[in-house]
This record gives sequence, C-alpha cells and structure tokens, in this order.
Amino acid sequence: METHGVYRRTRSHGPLCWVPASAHTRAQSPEGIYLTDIYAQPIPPVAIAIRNISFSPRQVTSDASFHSVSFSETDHPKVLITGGLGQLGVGLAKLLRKRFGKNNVILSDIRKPPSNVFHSGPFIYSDILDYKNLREIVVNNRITWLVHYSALLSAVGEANVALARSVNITGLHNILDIAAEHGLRLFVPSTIGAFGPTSPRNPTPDLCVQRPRTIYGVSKVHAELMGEYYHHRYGLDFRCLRYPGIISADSMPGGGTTDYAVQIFHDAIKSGKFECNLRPDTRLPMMYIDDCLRATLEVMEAPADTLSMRTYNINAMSFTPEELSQELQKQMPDLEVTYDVDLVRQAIADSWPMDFDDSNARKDWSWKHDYDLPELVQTMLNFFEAERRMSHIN
Ligand SMILES: NC(=O)C1=CN([C@@H]2O[C@H](COP(=O)(O)OP(=O)(O)OC[C@H]3O[C@@H](n4cnc5c(N)ncnc54)[C@H](O)[C@@H]3O)[C@@H](O)[C@H]2O)C=CC1
Ligand SMILES: CC(=O)[C@H](N)C(=O)O
Repeated sequence: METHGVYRRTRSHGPLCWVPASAHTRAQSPEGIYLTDIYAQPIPPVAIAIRNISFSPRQVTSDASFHSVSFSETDHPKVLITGGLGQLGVGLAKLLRKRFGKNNVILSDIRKPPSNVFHSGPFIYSDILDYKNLREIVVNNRITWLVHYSALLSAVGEANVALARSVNITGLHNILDIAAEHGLRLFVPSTIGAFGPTSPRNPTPDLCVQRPRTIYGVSKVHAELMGEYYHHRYGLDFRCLRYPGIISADSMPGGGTTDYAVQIFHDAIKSGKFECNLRPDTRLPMMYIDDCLRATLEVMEAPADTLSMRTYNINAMSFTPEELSQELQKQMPDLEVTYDVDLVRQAIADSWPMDFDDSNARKDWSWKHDYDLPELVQTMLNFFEAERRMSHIN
C-alpha cells in the first residue's frame, strides 16, 4: 500500500483510488453525511475516484469496498431509467433496447405501466425517495448506467412545492449517492427552466447567471451543481443535458410550461380548435423527441475526454405559439387558435430562454439536430394520420 500524506492508495476492487488513511470516528450529519471525512482531511489536489472516500453516507461502513464501473466499453451497459413512464422514458427505453438489447434496459416508476409498456421489456416499481429499494435494484440487476428522469415539471412543481422539493432534490440526493457508490454512469436531464429572468435570454449560453424563479428550476440548478461537484470531488461519471421543451406524438407531457406545443396537435386533430395558455409571441426553445433521445444516447456514449463540460445546452429550434399555429395551418387551414393566458405559466415562460446556444455540444461531441419546425409539424401530423388509419382498419 502506498501512502500520500493522510491518504492511502488502495485497490480493493477496481481502479486505484485515494482514500483517507484514517476514517474511523465519524460524526454523521443530519443527512447522514460523514462530516469528519469531508472536513477533517485535506482535499486531495486531483479529481479522484470516489468510492471509499468521504461519502456513502447512509449505510456503508468505513471499510466497505466499492466496485469500480463494471461496464467495460465493449460490454453493453445495464441501464435503469427512473420516472420512466413520463413523456420521455418509454421512448428512451425503446431506443436503448434497440441498441443494447431488451433485457439490458429496465424502466421504473411509481405508477402502474400500461399493458403495452409492461410487455415491451423489464419494468420495476421504484420510488426514488426509497433509498434502500433503489440500491437493491441497482445491485440485483448489476446496473451500470442510470438515467434519472423522475421529476415534477415546472407548472406542477409550482402547484406543489413541497412535493417538488422532495422528489427533485431529496430524490436526486439518493440517486447521486447510489450512482457514486456503485460506480454508475449517471445521466440527469436539466432544462431551459434552469435559467431565470436575469439570464441572457437570446441566446442563452451554457455558462451565465442562473437564478430561476421556480422550484423546478432551482432543483435543476441544484442537480447540475451537485452532479458536477460529485464528478470533480469523487470522480462520478455525471452527464447532463439541458433539454428545451420536448414535443412528442405518442406520449403526453407531465405538467410543464411548454406543454401547449404538444396539446395543439391533439386538439387540432380532434376538434380543429386550440386554446393556447401562453401569449402568441412567447418564444421558447423546442425539440422533437427523437432528437432529444438521440442526444441523450450520444452524450452517454461520448468518450469522457471529448466532454469539456458535464452540463450542456442542446437545441433544435425556437418558435412562438403563433409561428407553430401558422406552420400547422399550412396543412390544416381551418385550424382555429385562440388565447387564454395562464398567468403562472406565462410568468415562467417570460423568464426562460428564447433561444438556446448549444455550440459547445455541437463542438465537443458533434451534436446535430435533425428536426426543424416544418419537419416537426409534418412528422407529428404523419403520426396522427397513421394512427387514424390504423383505428379505421381495426
Ligand atoms: N418533457 C420535457 O419537455 C422536458 C423534460 N425534462 C426533464 O426530463 C425528465 C423527464 O421528463 P418527462 O418524461 O417529461 O417528465 P414527466 O413529468 O412526464 O414524468 C416524470 C415521471 O416521474 C415519476 N415520478 C414522480 N415521482 C416519483 C418518485 N417519487 N419516484 C419515481 N418516479 C417518480 C412520475 O410518475 C412520472 O412518470 C425530467 O427530469 C424533466 O425535468 C427537461 C426539459 C424538458
Ligand atoms: C422545458 C421543461 O423543462 C418542461 N417541458 C416544462 O415546461 O416544465
């Protein structure tokens, strides 16, 4: 064993890492963090592997050995998706299963899955607020990648701040600890909502003032900072993309400010009418779901040395409700759009970016979107038309 000041070098399992030479007497913080480990030792000068250092707060003894990342680049990762029954999780599972095999991707949520989802691959109950249950799932299934989708979005978050704080912040802490303890590659999405009225809005760069005014935004800035802190302090392989508003045809949004851009298609097809809850000139960054999910896979597969940052903006297009309506009206000239502004959502939208600068993602890991507004509208309409034909056949 090699020593270096108060640190010793160890290889219990996996790669060499520096651990505190004396980690016996530990004062536990209310959150279970071993404060003596964090503060009594000098901070080592390099970013180091986490596993045996000052964390694993809740239940891991000082001499427990952690596993290194069991996923070698030639193996398929074993993926767990939390909050997987929302707008994005089912589509992501489908994409990852195509790439890594059906049984290598586990969807989880606290809701009951619809039958088609239940029969399309592994599904498991997991409440991210239940730390032990999460750990059991990760251990029993030899998980190597964790995609953390559970969250309360901007509008529902404002309607239930206490629950949003608990799911989005306490839940994230559980996820970070589990991921760090078990050497997982961790993806946590952030959002355009992580910016606020004092951020530059047109365009919004990766690094600038972030003072969001929603609990959702605050929790996402917290997630970005905590993930990056765990990366630098403990070597956690944390990866994060700030998504714009995501538009999908076969899954519904979960209560956000950008939901109108999905709802307009459903209402246009069903009734030829749409009442928009944002002002016609509200410009927000948006993306078709296929681009969003592909970006997620691409950043997860990107070699670590291509990532100059751990949190990236990604973007595809920016439009207003009026511009989206006009594009739809090219195909549906009878569509009637009216406006009844929801003051909460409008205030949120007015504090968010109008355009998103994603040049770092394009430079570092060659991010490129496929769908602009015309392709988005055409693809959405094609989906509903195909669905209508199928329902006539059946
Ligand atoms: N959909 C969008 O436009 C955008 C989404 N994102 C982020 O992407 C992620 C996924 O978003 P969506 O699928 O749209 O969200 P969603 O709101 O549709 O789904 C979230 C899921 O989390 C689950 N959940 C809630 N509490 C939970 C708990 N205690 N334990 C486990 N699961 C729990 C819900 O049951 C739900 O299925 C979120 O983190 C969101 O912030 C970011 C920017 C844009
Ligand atoms: C952009 C998001 O994060 C989400 N769709 C919301 O509107 O809350």
